[in-house]
Amino acid sequence: MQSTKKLIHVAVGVIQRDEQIFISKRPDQLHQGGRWEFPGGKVEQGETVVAALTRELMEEVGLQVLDATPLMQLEYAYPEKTVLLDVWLVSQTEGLGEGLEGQQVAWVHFSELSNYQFPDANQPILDKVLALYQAQ
Ligand SMILES: Nc1nc2c([nH]c(=O)n2[C@H]2C[C@H](O)[C@@H](COP(=O)(O)OP(=O)(O)OP(=O)(O)O)O2)c(=O)[nH]1
Ligand SMILES: [Mg+2]
Repeated sequence: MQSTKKLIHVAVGVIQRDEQIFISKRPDQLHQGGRWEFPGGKVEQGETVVAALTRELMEEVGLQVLDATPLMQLEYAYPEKTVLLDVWLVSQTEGLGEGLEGQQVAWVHFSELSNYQFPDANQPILDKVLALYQAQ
């Protein structure tokens, strides 16, 4: 049967500083609440993905995006919604990185990422990030 659910386009930033990656914890009441995530959010109508990424990272964690390159796109069907994660590698930012919405945040060494629980959709992103560092 063809799905009639709409696809939610999400801009996601894998924010790196050398070997550290910035992650934040989704507030409990949100979809996938309590899981760690790469900061980001929904692309609004008429907005480019980079504009959405830049806006979300400033709003959520106070980081200004200075350089971002596309990393991967993946679609994932949760029972309640299907998301298109548009994932960018953000290799230059300005700011400390703080939980401006009251969420927990952390700079984590790439080798420690597997100790954090992410949404189920994120596994290919985690694999890709590890592969990037292992290739260096
Ligand atoms: N930001 C982010 N969202 C993710 C990740 N993995 C994953 O499945 N998602 C899902 C959870 C949500 O259903 C959706 C992102 O929505 P969101 O709640 O961050 O959207 P938003 O920041 O625009 O929030 P709002 O304005 O709707 O409150 O993508 C991830 O690593 N980062
Ligand atoms: Mg968000």
